[in-house]
Amino acid sequence: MKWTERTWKKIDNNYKTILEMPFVKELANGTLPKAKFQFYMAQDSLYLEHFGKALAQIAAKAHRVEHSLAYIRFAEGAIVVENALHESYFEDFGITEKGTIQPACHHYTHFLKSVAALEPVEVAMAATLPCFWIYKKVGNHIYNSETIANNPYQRWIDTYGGDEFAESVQRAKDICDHAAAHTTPEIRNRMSEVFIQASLLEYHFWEAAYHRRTWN
Ligand SMILES: Cc1ncc(CO)c(N)n1
Repeated sequence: MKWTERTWKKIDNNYKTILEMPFVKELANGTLPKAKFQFYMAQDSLYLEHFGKALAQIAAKAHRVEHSLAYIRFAEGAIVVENALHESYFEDFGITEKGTIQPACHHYTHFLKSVAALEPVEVAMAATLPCFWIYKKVGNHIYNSETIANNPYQRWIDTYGGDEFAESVQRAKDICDHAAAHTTPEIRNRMSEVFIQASLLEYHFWEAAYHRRTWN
């Protein structure tokens, strides 16, 4: 069994919990209060900047040139493409500035950056995989279950439920499987550990947005 398949089983419960979160349910049915979405968008925009840098660090450290190229593209995708969605939402929802980074976002981004800086590249690839994979699964879930017209959050749903993002996610999964197959059991175990940690941080990112949690 592939590393990705084996490791997903360890986070499947957490993923199912994410699907039941009020943030996700209300995003899907369009009832999510605007203030919660504004908080999420501003924090997520900050998240994507740091995520892009972690991806660029992985690109620099990858053992194979085609993997470097893939992570260079992921980094560009996070900073340019995904952030374009945020900028359009900034305009539509009257968000004037990103503000300061709040605890859940700070925790998650600094986790990703420290893993990318200090640990083997295979581990860093695994730590960034839930960002791709959970968003894809949540995006697909909403996209397929959705029935309401004129959802104010439709562009978010289309971005993560769409085919372009699906290609990146598949590529990231394939690279992680390749990395897991070509490394030591110790590093492979550490890959699973950070994958699980990142999936928990995905949960906390939405939880913090729903409650608009700040430092004080
Ligand atoms: C917190 C978070 N995780 C993953 C993604 C998808 O890249 C995102 N935009 N934000």
